[in-house]
Amino acid sequence: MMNVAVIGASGYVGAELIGLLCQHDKVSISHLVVSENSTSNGSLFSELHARWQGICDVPLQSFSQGWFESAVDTLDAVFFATPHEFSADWAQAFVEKGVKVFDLSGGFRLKEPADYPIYYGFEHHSLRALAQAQYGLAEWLPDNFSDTQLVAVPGCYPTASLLSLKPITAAELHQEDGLIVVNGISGVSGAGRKASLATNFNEVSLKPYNILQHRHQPEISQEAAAQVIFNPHLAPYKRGLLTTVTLSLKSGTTKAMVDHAFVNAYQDKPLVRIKSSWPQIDDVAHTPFADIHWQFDEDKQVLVVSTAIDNLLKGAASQAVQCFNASLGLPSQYSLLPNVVGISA
Ligand SMILES: NC(=O)C1=CN([C@@H]2O[C@H](COP(=O)(O)OP(=O)(O)OC[C@H]3O[C@@H](n4cnc5c(N)ncnc54)[C@H](OP(=O)(O)O)[C@@H]3O)[C@@H](O)[C@H]2O)C=CC1
Ligand SMILES: CC(=O)N[C@@H](CCC(=O)OP(=O)(O)O)C(=O)O
Repeated sequence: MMNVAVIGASGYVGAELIGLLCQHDKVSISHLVVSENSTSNGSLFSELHARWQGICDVPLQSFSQGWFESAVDTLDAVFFATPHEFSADWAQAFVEKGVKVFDLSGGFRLKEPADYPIYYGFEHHSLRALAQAQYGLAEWLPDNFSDTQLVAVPGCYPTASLLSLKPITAAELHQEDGLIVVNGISGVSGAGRKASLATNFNEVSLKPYNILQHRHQPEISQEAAAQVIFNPHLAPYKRGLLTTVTLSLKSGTTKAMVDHAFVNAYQDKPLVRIKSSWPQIDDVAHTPFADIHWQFDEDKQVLVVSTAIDNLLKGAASQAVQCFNASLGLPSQYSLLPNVVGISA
């Protein structure tokens, strides 16, 4: 049994994660933590997130140096569902005490420290931890993943974008220096629980934002090993995210080569579903699945790939559980899927 804490328990991602950890039989949740001055301190988790009443009626504690000192020796793993800078400041302290860290923020996703002031607005001071952080795109983990002490769980848009792109870039089918355009659309839960005018329901209309400067552009480029242009869009619905990637492939690439790249990548990955038609958000919202479909124009050598996910699950919480499972040597989908029913002959 792993004793775990979740920091950021009052937020949207933290709530989904706690819901999933409650149904994981290798996990004992020992602390649910909010910010030092949180108005939620002392409330029951289920008072804030009523879906979990009767499932997780645990009181929330506030984070402090004192809490860290009293709790750290009792923990095997800690999940950060907190602002990026908080994770960047605190993850290293847990790692140095031998606690595995799963960071769902962007605090450790970019490898280059100089990118943090540019894309995140702060200087990174945990350089030892940053150097050892392992990116956790669950279907593309390296063989030595279980050795890592600090997992940078990918961003929501990068998860969908990279699931589309990596089969192609890993097989080196893309045209080098060709334009790769990623269009993404997210529901409003992508912006978190805290109220703001920009995410007020009456204000949200489908529109692009942060064009050419979104922090996910360097993350997608880094992990795809190819420069992309990323165009995020905010849309007036709650949950789910869809990316559509357009790129040119090397001349001579055939449809069979493209199909093989995707099937080879995902045929043994139960949480990525290869679809026979374009994916849609309603099929993945509230699930840990990524649905993917592509079309290749052999004459023009142009490929379009679309992936739909739930931003709070495959884009955050359920992918963190996949990484946790992998770090324990469990199947990626452990505790995330009900019994799978097939048609027997
Ligand atoms: N929303 C999404 O779709 C996705 C979000 N993420 C990332 O996950 C993280 C959480 O996002 P989300 O749940 O949406 O955000 P929310 O705003 O909904 O929740 C943020 C949580 O962090 C806590 N918190 C805020 N400041 C501090 C602090 N200084 N110290 C400790 N805890 C703090 C809040 O506690 P309180 O307010 O009670 O003080 C709250 O529990 C972010 O890094 C985000 O980028 C990743 C992928 C997808
Ligand atoms: C709709 C919306 O605002 N989405 C957020 C992305 C989701 C998120 O919280 O970011 P990470 O995945 O990097 O953690 C944004 O564009 O900043």
